Amino acid sequence: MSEKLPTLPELRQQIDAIDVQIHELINQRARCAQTVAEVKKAEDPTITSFYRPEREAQVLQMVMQRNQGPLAGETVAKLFREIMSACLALESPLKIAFLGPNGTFTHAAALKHFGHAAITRPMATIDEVFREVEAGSAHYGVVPVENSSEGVVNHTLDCFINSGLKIIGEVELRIHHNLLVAEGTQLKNISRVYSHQQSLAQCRKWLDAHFPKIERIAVSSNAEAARLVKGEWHSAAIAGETAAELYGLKKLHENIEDNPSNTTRFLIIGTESTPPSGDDKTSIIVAAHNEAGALYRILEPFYRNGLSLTRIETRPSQSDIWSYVFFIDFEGHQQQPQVKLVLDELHDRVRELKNLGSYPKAVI
Ligand SMILES: O=C(O)C(=O)C[C@]1(C(=O)O)C=C[C@@H](O)C=C1
Repeated sequence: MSEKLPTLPELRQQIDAIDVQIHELINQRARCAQTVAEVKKAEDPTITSFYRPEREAQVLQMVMQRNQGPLAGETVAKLFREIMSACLALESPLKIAFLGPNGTFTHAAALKHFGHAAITRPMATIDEVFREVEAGSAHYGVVPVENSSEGVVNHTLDCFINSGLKIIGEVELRIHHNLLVAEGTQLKNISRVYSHQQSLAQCRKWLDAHFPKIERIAVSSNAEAARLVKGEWHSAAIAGETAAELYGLKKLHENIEDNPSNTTRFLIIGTESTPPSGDDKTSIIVAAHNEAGALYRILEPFYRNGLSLTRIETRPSQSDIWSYVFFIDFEGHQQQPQVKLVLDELHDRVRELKNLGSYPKAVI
């Protein structure tokens, strides 16, 4: 005989009792964070940011490790992400500049990394994001750096060549596109679709198969596409979840991208160095000597000291014609002995070395 299931009112009573406990514990945690702020202020009366990227990464790593389900580790980590964001806002809210406008994937990346309690401000260009942080008008900035199908965002790399800012974190975002329309728009009336040209390209096969005849119009961003269709009953936009929410649009089709593993990586930029979290990366820029074997001499110390490279990019140096700089990301933190050793050796082997900082690997 099967066991009798509890009734719906009984289950809801259980849920109410559990919610009371969760609620009390969240506020207990928030009071703790308030005291943390007092301790930090006592240690440094001039403190402007209470954010601790390495500690947040550790909290999220612990959540993922101890999770037993039925909720997925990433789902629970996202809940803790928001709890920490709210706790930090009690200490002092963070101001975050990102490559706008509101509703872009960079906006989604900023919210994924800092949670919804952060104050996010859209900037018109990547340079402006750097300038806001350099001027102290924003605590941190968020900029795109590479996409799994489109490649590197050259402008972001070039900004690092001339800036004194550090990389303090990274975010990875699966890029999911949706076909969005305003409330009341009917499928049969759609005659045009707006999106950023990259997104139109990323959904080309899907559009060819489902809407071969509608006009495809490239605009400055997906968020701009979403804004436009808000007032047009014969148009659709291709954009992400954040833009759909922002402009109150209806999703006619979800996940219409041709490559479902399409991912963009974003960098968090700031002014301070980040202590080790236990699972970190370091990014450097090196200008090689113009001689045979120059790249080999740069890479050899990494191999000898067992440090894995996660990325290497070449960009024209902005000072000399026909000379190049390498952007190198590798595993490890600059406070680790092998990393220090490799950085010391590299100094003697290259024309210039700029350390962009060590930061926790993306956890969620
Ligand atoms: O541990 C700290 O330093 C805190 O300020 C607490 C806390 C948290 O809520 O866990 C909040 C903000 C920081 O960015 C890191 C962690």
